[in-house]
Amino acid sequence: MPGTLSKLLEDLPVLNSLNPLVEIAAARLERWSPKDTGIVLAAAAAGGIALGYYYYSHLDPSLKQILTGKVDRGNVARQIQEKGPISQIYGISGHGYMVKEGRSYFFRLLFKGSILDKDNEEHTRTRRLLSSAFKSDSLRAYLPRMTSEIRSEFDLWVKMSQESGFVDLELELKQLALRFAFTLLVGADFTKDHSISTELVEKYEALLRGFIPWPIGKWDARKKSMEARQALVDDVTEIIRKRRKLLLEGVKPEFSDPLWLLMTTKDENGHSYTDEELADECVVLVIAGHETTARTLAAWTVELLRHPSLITALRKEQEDLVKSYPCDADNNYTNEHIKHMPLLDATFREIERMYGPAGEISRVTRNDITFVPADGGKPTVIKKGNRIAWSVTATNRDPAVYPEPNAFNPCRWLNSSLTSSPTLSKDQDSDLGAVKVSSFRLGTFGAGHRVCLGMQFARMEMLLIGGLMIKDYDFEDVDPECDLVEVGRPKFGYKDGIRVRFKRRA
Ligand code: HEM
Repeated sequence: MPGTLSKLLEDLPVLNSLNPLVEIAAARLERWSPKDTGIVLAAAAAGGIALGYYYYSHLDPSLKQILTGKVDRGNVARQIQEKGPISQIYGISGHGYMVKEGRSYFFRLLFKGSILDKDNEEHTRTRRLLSSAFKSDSLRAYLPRMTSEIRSEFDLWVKMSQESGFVDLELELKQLALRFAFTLLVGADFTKDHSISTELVEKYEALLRGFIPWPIGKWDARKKSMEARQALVDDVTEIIRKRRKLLLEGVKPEFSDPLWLLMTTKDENGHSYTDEELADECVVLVIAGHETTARTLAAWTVELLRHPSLITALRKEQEDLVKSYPCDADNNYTNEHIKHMPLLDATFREIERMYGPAGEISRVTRNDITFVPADGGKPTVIKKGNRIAWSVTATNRDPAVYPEPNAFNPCRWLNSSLTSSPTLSKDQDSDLGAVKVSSFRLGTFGAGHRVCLGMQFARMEMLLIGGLMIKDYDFEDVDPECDLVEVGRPKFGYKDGIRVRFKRRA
């Protein structure tokens, strides 16, 4: 037995340095006496460490991900593809279908009264009402406001970078997306009433803390989250009331934004939102659009830092663009510019494909569904009312659609074979974006009748931020050795942020 033990331990590389201890322990075990207890225990502990290491290095990659906190989307996609189109959730890779009825209680409360809490005709009606603010004509009108917000934030980044030697783009892009959402969707004005806007943001952050609470104190965090949500909705209701008063006084809005539009939109029966309903909806729009956009932009920055030659190509595209299309009177981009950035657009598509913020999307089945696998395997019955999780990660990295799915290759979007069928739902008429692919093949924004309502808004926002950043600013990694790996703990994102020197181009 001692011989077998030392042979097993010899095979484990980590124990090479402990071998002398093992040898002594093995020898002593053959001539056992109570005074050898210490050395045997030490050897047993060393053996335990070795076995732990051995199992760790042969561990299921998904479990390893959980232990290290690192995100490995390529592995998640491969696992799901190997398991087949439908597989049950076992809690580790978290994909396939799971048996759980309806939406969680917390989410129902959080999204109460909004589009996310509605089904069937009620959902269709709300969606029709909301979509008026996200059609291409409406989007075009938001460009001046968006540009002015971006420029103020970029100026701040240059200043911060001069003062501290760097700026953390992960943090700042989150701030920028937040500023966008608060300015355009809930009517905050950071340039005029900064402290009120900051107060709104603080309430929103308290609301978010209930989303992924620690198991201890979970209910308290959720209660506080709900209170913050109500406080935020009350504030937004007040903003809407003030705006209505201005409208009655005949004051024209300085900029167009979705909130102004939704205040006056009516459905086909002449119904419009009450102020409270609209406030509820707008807070949900902020939740749906803020983190998602910020995370996509952060992943975009990381890939650009990894591919400096891409920055050069994108810069050339922007320079050619301003030669071909004149800017507006304030030297800002117009809709024509946004429509003619194929490489930048392709770069964002590739980021969306590889790093979509939602790993899976859920639906509840309306009927029992019998799924028969194409390979003739055993049919699976999914009961009516079960929640199904569709894996966006696996869809977006399906090698049958995307050769070399784990390689970052924006040029695949310049290839006409991916332009097969439209990605827009009926209520989205935007002409943004050069490339179209079926949303069931690129699941980042969902698909079908619940496809992301803010998709074109988000894409315009990202193209505008990306275009202006590339055209007018230089940004370089402060620490080129840092490998910028995505982590899922203690936050979703990059462990040390994305630190860059940010300056205006000469
Ligand atoms: C990169 C940014 C974004 C991503 C990746 C994203 C992704 C998604 C996804 C995956 C869904 C679920 C779709 C489904 O169930 O099929 C969704 C729904 C939704 N998103 Fe987005 N989103 C983004 C930005 C935005 C923005 C900026 C807004 C609002 C201004 C927004 C508003 C919505 C709304 C209202 C829904 C619910 C639609 C419905 O239930 O009918 N999203 N989004």
